[in-house]
Amino acid sequence: MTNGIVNGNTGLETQFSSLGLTKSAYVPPHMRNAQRAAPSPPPSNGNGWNDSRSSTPPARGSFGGSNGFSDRGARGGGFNSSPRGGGGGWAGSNAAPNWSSAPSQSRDNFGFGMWKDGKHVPGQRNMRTEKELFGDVADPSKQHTGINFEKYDDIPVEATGKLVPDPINEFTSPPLDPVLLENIGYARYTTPTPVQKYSIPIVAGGRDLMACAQTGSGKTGGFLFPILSASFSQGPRAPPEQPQSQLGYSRSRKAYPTALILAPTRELVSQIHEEARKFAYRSWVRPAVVYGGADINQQLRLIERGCDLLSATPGRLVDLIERGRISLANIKYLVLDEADRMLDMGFEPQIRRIVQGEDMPGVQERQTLMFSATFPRDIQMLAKDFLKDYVFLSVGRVGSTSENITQKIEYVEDNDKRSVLLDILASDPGSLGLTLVFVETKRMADMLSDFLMGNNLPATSIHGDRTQREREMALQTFRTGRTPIMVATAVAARGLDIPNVTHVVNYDLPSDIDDYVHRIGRTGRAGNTGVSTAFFNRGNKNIVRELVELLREANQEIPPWLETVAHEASFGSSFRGGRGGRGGGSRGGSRGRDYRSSSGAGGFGGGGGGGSGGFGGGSRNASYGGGPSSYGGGGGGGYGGGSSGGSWW
Ligand SMILES: Nc1ncnc2c1ncn2[C@@H]1O[C@H](COP(=O)(O)OP(=O)(O)OP(=O)(O)O)[C@@H](O)[C@H]1O
Repeated sequence: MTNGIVNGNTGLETQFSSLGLTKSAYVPPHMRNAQRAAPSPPPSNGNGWNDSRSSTPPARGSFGGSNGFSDRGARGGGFNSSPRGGGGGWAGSNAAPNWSSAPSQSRDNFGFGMWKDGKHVPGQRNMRTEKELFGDVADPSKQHTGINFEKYDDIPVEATGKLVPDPINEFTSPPLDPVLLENIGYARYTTPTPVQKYSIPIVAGGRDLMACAQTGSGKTGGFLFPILSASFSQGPRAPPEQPQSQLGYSRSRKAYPTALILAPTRELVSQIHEEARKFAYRSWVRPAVVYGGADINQQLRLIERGCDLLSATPGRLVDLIERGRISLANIKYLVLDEADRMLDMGFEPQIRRIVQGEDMPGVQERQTLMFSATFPRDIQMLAKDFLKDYVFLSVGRVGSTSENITQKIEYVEDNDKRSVLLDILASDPGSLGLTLVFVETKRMADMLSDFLMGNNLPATSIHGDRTQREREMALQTFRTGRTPIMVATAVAARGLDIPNVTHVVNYDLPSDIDDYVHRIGRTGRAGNTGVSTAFFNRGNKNIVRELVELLREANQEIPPWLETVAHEASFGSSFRGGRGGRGGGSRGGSRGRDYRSSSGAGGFGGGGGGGSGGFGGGSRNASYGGGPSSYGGGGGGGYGGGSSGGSWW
């Protein structure tokens, strides 16, 4: 031991106290005036970093007033009111040559194409639809590329597997279908991102793909472009033949999508659907979406108008399959977005059922594509059940974070978190950016957003106990800046692409480093820069080593005290307490790449790894002083367990 650190808890406690971090001397901004007035000794500032901050958080903008922005019980609009063109190609007769998605004659075909006599007949342009889908050049509701967009090309790419096709360098036709190319132009994408450069020829070559690329680097286009391009030029598939006896009413109303995209949250499938609508514009392909919590009849009505490319959450999809309204018999492309999440313990049984237990063509008859920013080794091994001879693509190290995100780690005791958050929110009053605050429990999300609103800060919250309407309303008011602060559970951690999120705060750090990667990835997207701040204290020891590794990899500043804690944690424990016992060594090991090219290393799943109890036990339940702002204590809707997919969804 060269640095005098003592192993074990006592050593860590000692270390914390020697760093001056044990005792909280922080004075909340809303208490400072009172303290000043009182004849008590001036507060000492133990943490040292907050002295210069303003003592009174000014209300942002003109939203002040206690009830101006409360969204509780707000009534949102319908879940999907986008105008959709006619379709229903699947409902036609098998034998008819033009059975595919020809718009019904009563509707205009502006914006909607059709497949006729074996040819793609693109629809005419519709300026209103174009504006809705693609926005104006300066439209703040659309993500615009940032100053670092070109730097994506500097990230090393590794594509492993047999006979990997060469990447493309530009959006051109060929290989892309001309209609898709036009839509890419309307979206103002000028250059493909690395994941798109590789995925387009890989998928066009008929290969399966497991793709890992950093958050915000264009994975959605990575699967939509090759699928839509091939669909546009090849046309629809006729629904499978069925015995005459089964061709009743229900048969005629059954949807037979050819592409299925599965993703973990309702908001994410909605977003993927909106992207699909954008890039399917003027084509014969009718995108559709289904997810839980929304009116199933409305979704059914929309499906009836066309369902060639379906984005779905697993639960609602199973429901519709059981009702006989969707068949997977025609699936040509299966996509698992956020694939590691879709295959972890919470979702895996449902995915297995959908992919292997229904009528979906087998792995040889379809193409399967998996995308995520993180892909732990054990999940990669599980994934191979669903893939054939696939290409493994990694843009940068698997699970790494973008250098576009400046990551800050602050030591904050639980009792001080609220005040520090107020300080952070107050320190940038001129900012027009949005701030996303992550907490671990639904109850905390409510409590914290109430607290912020009580301090005249326009906040909303999103979590699994809110109704779908409330969730959509929260997202909507956040996106539009009406409530520029959103407190969220992990339900908002993955995939969401919200322009102008300039700051992500991990008020509670997650216990799994991959969750941290996804959360901070809500900022710094499409070449834009962003900031993330994490509140760290001794309850977060379990991720400290991986956190330090991650920061180092992304060339971020590492506070010396964090290195010390990480060093001690290496001696104090030899395992990683990740969610669901994933285990399998550190990020530096085989976890950061194609597991097939690292056989024998480490041995996943064995040994450590938290085990079945998830992180619910242990430190999380410890009391941190029990003050009014203290969290934990097992409160309602905690993460606990780990095996069920988590109540925070
Ligand atoms: N080629 C491109 N040119 C310009 N912008 C692009 C391009 N591809 C994607 N984008 C934009 O980049 C943003 C991020 O893309 P996307 O949501 O697909 O990221 P992602 O890699 O799936 O992220 P996450 O891991 O968080 O799911 C989107 O706003 C998208 O419109």
